Amino acid sequence: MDLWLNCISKRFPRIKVLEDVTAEISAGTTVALLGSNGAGKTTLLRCLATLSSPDSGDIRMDGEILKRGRIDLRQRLMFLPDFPDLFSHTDPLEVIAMHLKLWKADRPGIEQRVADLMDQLQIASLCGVPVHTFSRGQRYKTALAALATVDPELWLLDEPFASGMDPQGIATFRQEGDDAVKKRARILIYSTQMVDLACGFSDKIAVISRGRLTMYDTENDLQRDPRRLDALLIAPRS
Ligand SMILES: Nc1ncnc2c1ncn2[C@@H]1O[C@H](COP(=O)(O)OP(=O)(O)OP(=O)(O)O)[C@@H](O)[C@H]1O
Repeated sequence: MDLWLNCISKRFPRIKVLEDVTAEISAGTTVALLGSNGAGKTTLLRCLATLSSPDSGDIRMDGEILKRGRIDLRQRLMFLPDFPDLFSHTDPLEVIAMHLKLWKADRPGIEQRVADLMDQLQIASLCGVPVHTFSRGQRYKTALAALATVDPELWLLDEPFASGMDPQGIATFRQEGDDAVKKRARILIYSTQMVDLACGFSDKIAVISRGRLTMYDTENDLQRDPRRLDALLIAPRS
């Protein structure tokens, strides 16, 4: 899949959050999305997930405009918010099964894949336990297991490194994300505040500042840009 963001702008009543955001992202790319608090990272991820609509501009998947009504295109992506909203009385296996059904992603051998993921994430013991009793990290791991099982072409995650997951969960996220991008040519876009982590886990670093998005190919490009500190520290203008 190739993804195009064409001049996306989005404003809320008091603030212009995104301004002519333009980018092209190819299959097999991990993008770390950086920006200060309130810069617009979640807003951009929500636009990509079709949970929010840009005021102007469009997002295209392989040339086709991505919007809420295009269920076929939406089935090619999944968004993990920083606090995943899961049906409270379901258990992890039911959560995963529901996602597989909604995304039409059931396939031979999926049971073993689910079992392996639950082992790696150390949530197998939570089978039969309703998610409303889970800790934040357990809830996030359950949603991550659903994402990795469905394995959409576009993975979108809001603050996975601040999700409450323990080191084993973070390591699983990195391994699964890496495999998805490198072995199956997925696109992975995640937001983070942690510049060092972003530099160590990305092919491109995208920085949102004052509504504008700048893409850096490498950590060196980011470090060389004299605007970087400004970009990472300053929130959008009202
Ligand atoms: N539904 C909304 N209504 C009004 N303002 C909103 C809404 N959603 C977001 N905003 C504003 O848009 C700006 C960008 O918010 P967003 O959540 O995208 O930032 P962020 O970069 O993800 O921040 P953080 O790092 O703190 O999570 C903020 O000023 C926020 O208050």
